[in-house]
Amino acid sequence: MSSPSQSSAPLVIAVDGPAASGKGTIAKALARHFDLPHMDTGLLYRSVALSLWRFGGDAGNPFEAVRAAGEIDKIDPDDEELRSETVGELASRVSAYPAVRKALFERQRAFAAQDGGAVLDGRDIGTVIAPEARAKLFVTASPDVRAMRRFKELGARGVEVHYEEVLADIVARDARDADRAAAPLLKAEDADLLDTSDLSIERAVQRAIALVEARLQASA
Ligand SMILES: Nc1ncnc2c1ncn2[C@@H]1O[C@H](COP(=O)(O)OP(=O)(O)O)[C@@H](O)[C@H]1O
Ligand SMILES: Nc1ccn([C@@H]2O[C@H](COP(=O)(O)OP(=O)(O)O)[C@@H](O)[C@H]2O)c(=O)n1
Repeated sequence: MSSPSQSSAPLVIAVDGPAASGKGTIAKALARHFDLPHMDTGLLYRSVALSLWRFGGDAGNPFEAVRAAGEIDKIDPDDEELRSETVGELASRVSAYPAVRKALFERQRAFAAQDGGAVLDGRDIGTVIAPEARAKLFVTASPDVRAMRRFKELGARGVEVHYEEVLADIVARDARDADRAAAPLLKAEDADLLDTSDLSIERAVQRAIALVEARLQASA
């Protein structure tokens, strides 16, 4: 059924999924295609982790993690260390604290609520940050495919690491992100599932655009 209020609402696209599923690649491509600004929300949690690490804070102490969340503007978004596996792992530990998630909420919410619409990728965009999003994708791929992608990505950056270590890290991070009480990694009920295990980047992006367009037509 058509709904004018839905069709005139700004286009917000939520892209969620586990580590190295390709959600960032897809979110950036959707932002280009629909001419929307993009936010990689994982970078916020990675910035908390790096900030905590740099001031020698204890990841087991939620108060220190919240303090680090107040310092993230001091982190350079192009800092190579942000993309490291160590920081990714630490990010998944600090992101389990509700107070850390609360400290980062407004920034993400404001980005999602801006006038012209937006694309955000993360773990809880479709469920918590932008439940009103007109299109939601839950991007996934098998753990071994994701580990191989991350392994190649790290190799291309000159980081020496074993495939088995990357796989173990991804499996552990998936479990921590999915099992936590605060905003767990979860497919929103109204999200479209996009399994990219057997899709090239090009095919995955085409499929994502088609899914979003179908949602827009359905709500027009
Ligand atoms: N469909 C795909 N096929 C092959 N490689 C991919 C695909 N999607 C993403 N990649 C690569 O996998 C790595 C992780 O992708 P990324 O989009 O950063 O994942 P995420 O944001 O989910 O962590 C990157 O090196 C990216 O180029
Ligand atoms: N919206 C989000 C985004 C990331 N995160 C956390 O931050 C960690 C790093 O996120 P990321 O998206 O940069 O990680 P990758 O999927 O790129 O490996 C995740 O493992 C989550 O624990 C989150 O809790 N909520």
